[in-house]
Formats: sequence, C-alpha cells, structure tokens
Amino acid sequence: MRPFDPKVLRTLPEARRPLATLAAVGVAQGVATVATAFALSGVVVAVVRGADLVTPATWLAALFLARGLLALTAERVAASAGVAVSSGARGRLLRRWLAVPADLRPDPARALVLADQGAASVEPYVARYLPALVTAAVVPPLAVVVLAVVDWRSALVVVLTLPLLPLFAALIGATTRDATARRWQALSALSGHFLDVVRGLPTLVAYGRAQRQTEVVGEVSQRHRRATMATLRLAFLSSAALELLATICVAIVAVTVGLRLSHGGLDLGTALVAILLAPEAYWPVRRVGAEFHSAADGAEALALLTAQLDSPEAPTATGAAEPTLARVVAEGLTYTHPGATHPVIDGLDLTAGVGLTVVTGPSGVGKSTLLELLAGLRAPSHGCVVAPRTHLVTQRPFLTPGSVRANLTLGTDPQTSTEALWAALRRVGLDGPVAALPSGLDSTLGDDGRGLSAGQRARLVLARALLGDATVVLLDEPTAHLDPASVATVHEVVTELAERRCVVVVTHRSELVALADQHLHLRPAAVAA
Ligand SMILES: Nc1ncnc2c1ncn2[C@@H]1O[C@H](COP(=O)(O)OP(=O)(O)OP(=O)(O)O)[C@@H](O)[C@H]1O
Repeated sequence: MRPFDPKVLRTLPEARRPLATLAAVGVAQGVATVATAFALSGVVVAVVRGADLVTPATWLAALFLARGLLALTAERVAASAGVAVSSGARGRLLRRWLAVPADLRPDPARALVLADQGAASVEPYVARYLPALVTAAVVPPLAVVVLAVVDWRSALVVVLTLPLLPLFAALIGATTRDATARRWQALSALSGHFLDVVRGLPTLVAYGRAQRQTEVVGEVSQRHRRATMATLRLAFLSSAALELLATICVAIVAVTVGLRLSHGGLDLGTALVAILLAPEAYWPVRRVGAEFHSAADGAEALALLTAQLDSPEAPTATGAAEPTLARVVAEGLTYTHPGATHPVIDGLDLTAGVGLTVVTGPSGVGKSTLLELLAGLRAPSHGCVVAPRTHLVTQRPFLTPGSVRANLTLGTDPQTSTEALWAALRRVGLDGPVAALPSGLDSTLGDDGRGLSAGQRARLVLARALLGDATVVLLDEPTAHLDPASVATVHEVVTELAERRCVVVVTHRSELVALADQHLHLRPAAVAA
C-alpha cells in the first residue's frame, strides 16, 4: 500500500467530502501555525523590549483560539468520516458478494475477517492517518517558504534535513508492511480454524477430540499474538527513531540560530520565528510516520477491500428472464468447480416450466450444483441459464437468529399478515409446534434455527418458499430429515406449489418422482434425461 492510493476515493466515496474538508482545514491550520510563530515572537520581543504587549498578545490569543477550533473541526470531521467509511465499506462488500456468483466470493473465514475487522480497521486509516497526511502536505512547505523569507539559512538547514524523515519512514514502513501482511494471514488462519472448530464442536465432543482443538486454537492464537507484538514493537521503535531524528534536526536549526544571535548576525524577533517555525516543518511528517503504524492494519485491509470491490464482474452466462415467467432454461450447461479438473455437469440441456421437475442421481453427481447454477449462485463454465428470480432452498437452509416471523418473511414482504403466516405454517404442518413456542410467531430462534428440530427447520423454510413470490422454486432434498407423515405433507405442498410455479426438486424419493411432470436423472460426468 502506498502512503496514499487515489483508488481509495473511488472505492470509498464517503471519504471524498470529509477529505476535501480536512484539506481545507489543514491549509487553515498551516496558516494559523505560521501566524502563531510570528505572534509568539512578537509577544516575547515586546516583553524583552518593554513595548506594547496588548496587540501581539491579542493576536496570540485569537490564533490559539482559531487553532483550537480548527483542531476540533478536524477531529470531528475525521471521526465521523471514519465511521461512515468503515460502515460504507462493509455494506459495499456485502452487496458485492451478494451480487457475484458463489465462485467469486472469498471463503467464509476470509470474508468474515474482511467485513468485520477489515472494515473496522479502515477507521483509523481514514480518521487519523489521512488527516495527518493532508497536514504533512500543507504545513511543512508553508513553514519552509516563510522561513526562507525570514531567514534563508535556517530554511536551508530544514530543506537539507527534512527529506531524511520520509526516507526513514519509508524504510521502516516497508518492514511494517511485511509484518502487517503476516499478521493478517495469522488472523485469517485463526478465524478459519475457529469457525471450523465451532461448526464441528458437537462431533469433536462426541469423539473426545475437543481438548486437542483447544490446544490447536491456543497455538494459532499465540501465532497471532506474536505477529501483533512484532508489529507493535516495530511501530514503537520507528516512532522513537523518527522522534529522535526530528529532534536532532530542530536542534541543528536552534544551534545555528543561537550562534548567529549571540554574534549579532540575527535579531531576536527573526531568531524566535525561525526557532518556532522549524519544528512545524518536521512534526507533521513525524506524525504521518506514527499514524501510519497505527493505521497499517487499515492500509492492508483497504488494499484487500479495494481488490475485492475492484475485481472484474463475473463473465456470467446467466441471463435474467422476465421476472413473472415461471420457466427456467439451461442450454449446453457445463460447470467445473474451481480447482477441479473435470466438469461435474457437462453439456446439460433443460427446460422446466410450470409443474414439477425432479432431479435424481447418485450422491456427489452434481444435483446441488445444478440448482445453484439455475439460481445464478454459480456462473456456468460454458453454456447458459436463463431464469427469472428464483427461490432456492438448500440442504442446509439459512435461518437467522431472530423471531419465527422474521425467518418466515426473510426475502419477502416483512408486513405479510399474521393470518398468511399461520396459513403457510399450517400447510407444512408446523402450526402446532410454533403455537407451542412461548411467544408463538414472535418466539426467538437461536443461531441456525436453534430451538427447532432439523425436520422443523426444513418445513419452516418450505413455508417461507410458499410465502415468497418467486415464480421458480428450487428445493434441494426437502424431505431429508422428515418422518413418513411429514414427508407426505411436504410432497403435497410441493405438488400444490407446482400447480402455479416452476418447481425443480432434488430428491431420492420415488413417491415424488412418481408425481413429477419431468424427471432428470444425472449420471457421473455425463447427463441424460
Ligand atoms: N465448492 C466445491 N469445490 C469443489 N468441488 C465441489 C464443491 N462443491 C461440491 N463439489 C463437488 O462437486 C460434486 C457434486 O457436488 P454436489 O453437492 O452438487 O452433489 P450432489 O449430487 O448434490 O450430492 P448429494 O446427493 O450427496 O447432496 C461432488 O463430487 C463434490 O465433491
């Protein structure tokens, strides 16, 4: 990541206006800083010479007040910009991932790190580092120009020594960048591992392997801690190095000015202005170095976010049909999973209209993949799919932590009437279990539908499909966890749905195959209807 990448303004449009404001405030701060040096030297000279103190003291007080107000404005603008930018980046990332096929999304662990810590760590980058960068671009040049007018010898010392600071900062920054990249890798590994362990916890406990995982999570956490501490150590050391360098540079100016003052080569007012202005040329650069370290995570995250948001759109071969058309067409559909050598689906032709189409085939043949292709979640490698907006119910249906009502209306009108919700629940035989919950429709379900059995979850998402208005409904093994009575109910619901909509169901049930208008049997690597 460069000190400032203009791509940031394209990726994070929320940053444009605050940065323009901060640039304007930065210029005003620069002018006020230079003016303060003159006012302060005026006060000192007045005191030494016993001259009128009121005018320079009034100027000094007014300038301090102005600088305080400007600093307050800068802080407020930067803080609100930080929040706006990080939440904007998070929203844009999520929208982007929802818009692209599943193949182009990062794996869940990486996505979680990026959308959570990644977007949050952009905040210090925008709120602290970028304002420091703006000040560094304005104040030092202004201070040097004024110094050149007032005392060209001091200006010469500053011009010769000032480039040392960015040079050192860049050298240290290169090392920090590598350390930060290592830290992000450690964080992604930790998140991924943690996610896998939590998902597999019931199995691990059942096999008595949970203790070993505690050790593994401990090891990965220690790796992350070491990488974080290394970055922090580097940040503290580099801040100290820059501080020392800047102090030496200011001391050089002060000593030369002092010598010339004692030899009478310089008057007191000019000497004071030179001594007061010299640090102003160095400190903004020093602050950029320090802030860069605290914002290094944000810079790294920003590079990753920009890569995600800037990646080209999928060369999708999925066309959108008229939204009310209950028909899905696949022509020459071929799909190879990323990293796989052979296509899982090869040259499939399918036309499904209003009615029931069942898809059967041995496990692992590509039935779920086919539904994901029809739903537009995956982009075909060859061939095309033309479908309107579809409603896909996967084998692991998505349930949010929230009320039964919220889960039923997910993706449809949240104002759907209570009567309609109960009717849908009754249709899938779930009205009794939901009525038995403490608050009925408003009872809260835990993460992933906790509080309901696997079969009840499957029926809940079927009720959601009934309530939805998608004309094409894709169901992946809707009866996988059900008892015979519930299977019969679900089969009735599916056939009823198929009277008005295009329903494509992956199933192993011969009863449902017997009810189908069309039957597609998939065979490994080759497809035959
Ligand atoms: N993300 C993935 N990356 C690589 N290969 C995958 C991926 N997802 C699935 N596969 C492979 O693609 C093949 C088809 O998987 P799919 O889930 O579509 O099969 P299926 O017919 O629905 O199986 P089942 O009846 O067991 O649910 C399998 O061999 C599987 O290993």
